[in-house]
Amino acid sequence: MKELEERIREQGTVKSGDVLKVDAFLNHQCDVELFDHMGAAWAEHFQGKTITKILTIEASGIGIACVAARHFGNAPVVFAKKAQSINLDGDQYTTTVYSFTKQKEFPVIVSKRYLNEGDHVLLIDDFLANGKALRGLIELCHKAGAVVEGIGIAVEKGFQGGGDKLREEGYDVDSLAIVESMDSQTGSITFRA
Ligand SMILES: O=P(O)(O)OC[C@H]1O[C@H](OP(=O)(O)OP(=O)(O)O)[C@H](O)[C@@H]1O
Ligand SMILES: O=c1[nH]c(=O)c2nc[nH]c2[nH]1
Repeated sequence: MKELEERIREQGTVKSGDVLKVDAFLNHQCDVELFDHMGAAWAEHFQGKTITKILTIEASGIGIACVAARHFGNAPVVFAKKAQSINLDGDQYTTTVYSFTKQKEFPVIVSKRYLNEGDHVLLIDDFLANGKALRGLIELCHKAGAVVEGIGIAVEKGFQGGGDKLREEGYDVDSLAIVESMDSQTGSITFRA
């Protein structure tokens, strides 16, 4: 998606440790019009698939998933929580995920009320790096007996390999910008053609 690539070139910065900082528009300050265009692009890609639910993971996926849902018939958006809470009651599907930016393991929890057998799920997230977050969400879907229909990602860091492994396994991964390489010394960013 050219618009997203241009924003990354204009406002993204490359940090050491394979971190791309895009918090001016994607995951701190949020450009809702851009999110809307991203939702439209996923709707076009996943056209013809029945999506009964959108599943994401807190925190950064939530806003993007909610705006994208407007392009999927207002499908309910469920976000997996990364901490137990007195607000989480009843039976839960749980797993653990290593967080790329926080560099520690988190529980990943969805109430059994909100993910069901028979659900056709679109997974949405802001970033795909090693694929840990998506693996966690896929595991929760399998536990629930839900079908993963596709995966919509804003920015994939292709050089970290998580996305290509999922594609090899047959998942339909639609990443709107795939960074093939980036350099924190020069600030250069190359996108997959
Ligand atoms: O493919 P992976 O290696 O799993 O990396 C991608 C994940 O990393 C980030 O989550 P993180 O927990 O770092 O930050 P967040 O709380 O801002 O979403 C991002 O939001 C993705 O969920
Ligand atoms: O803001 C972010 N930048 C990144 O490079 C990244 N990788 C995973 N999650 C990420 N979030």
